[in-house]
Amino acid sequence: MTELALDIQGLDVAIAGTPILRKVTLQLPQGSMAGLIGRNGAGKTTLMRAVMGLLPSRSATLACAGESMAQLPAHTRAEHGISYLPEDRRLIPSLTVEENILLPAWANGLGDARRRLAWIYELIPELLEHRERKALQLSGGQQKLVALARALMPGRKLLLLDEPFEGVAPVLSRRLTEVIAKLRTEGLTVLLSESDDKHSADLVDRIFRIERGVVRESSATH
Ligand SMILES: Nc1ncnc2c1ncn2[C@@H]1O[C@H](COP(=O)(O)OP(=O)(O)OP(=O)(O)O)[C@@H](O)[C@H]1O
Repeated sequence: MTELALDIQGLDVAIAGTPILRKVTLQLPQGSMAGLIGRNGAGKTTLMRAVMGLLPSRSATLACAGESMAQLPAHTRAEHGISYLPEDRRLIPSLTVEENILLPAWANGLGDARRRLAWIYELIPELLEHRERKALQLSGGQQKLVALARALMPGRKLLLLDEPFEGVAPVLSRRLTEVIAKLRTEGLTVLLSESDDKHSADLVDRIFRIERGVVRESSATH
């Protein structure tokens, strides 16, 4: 049996006493690409933040690549190859593109940052042209690519992409789709959220629908 890159069983999250996620079960085999589809407020961000340990949660199982994450503090999860691209880009505007990409490596003391950076530039060559520019000088879509590159620095196994296409112009959306599709051939497991299937339909091999904090798997897209 293929090892699960992500194994969530019976996950509950409540914020200020209000249940937001209810008994979520979601399993991703290694190398799969899945969509998490639901309207605004359905709980997509909350689910990703709970996996990253950024919110208190309760679960029967919360494991990545066979290792339980439930007790691990958020800042150590990156060391386990899990990474999260938040919906807002949160780049540091005064740092260069390259410095932004390297930031998680500095923060987590990743020893192979230069090798990883070379791999990222191979994957997204246009970033090499912009490497010395300040993040703030790029367009919103270009910044999204930088934020994805930054997530790829620690994201060796599992990437959680929160609405990566939101607010991105069509040309850059197509480019983003190409880059995300390539990640799969690199063996990464990806969960990406979207409010509908517009961009994810062509990318994913399984779809999870989320509605008012309840997740169910729907049939495969292809
Ligand atoms: N800090 C918070 N305090 C109170 N309620 C919250 C908080 N964070 C999220 N919620 C509520 O949890 C629910 C899920 O929010 P979440 O951000 O996960 O949804 P989403 O599917 O990612 O939608 P969006 O695309 O709008 O971000 C919403 O009803 C939201 O109001």
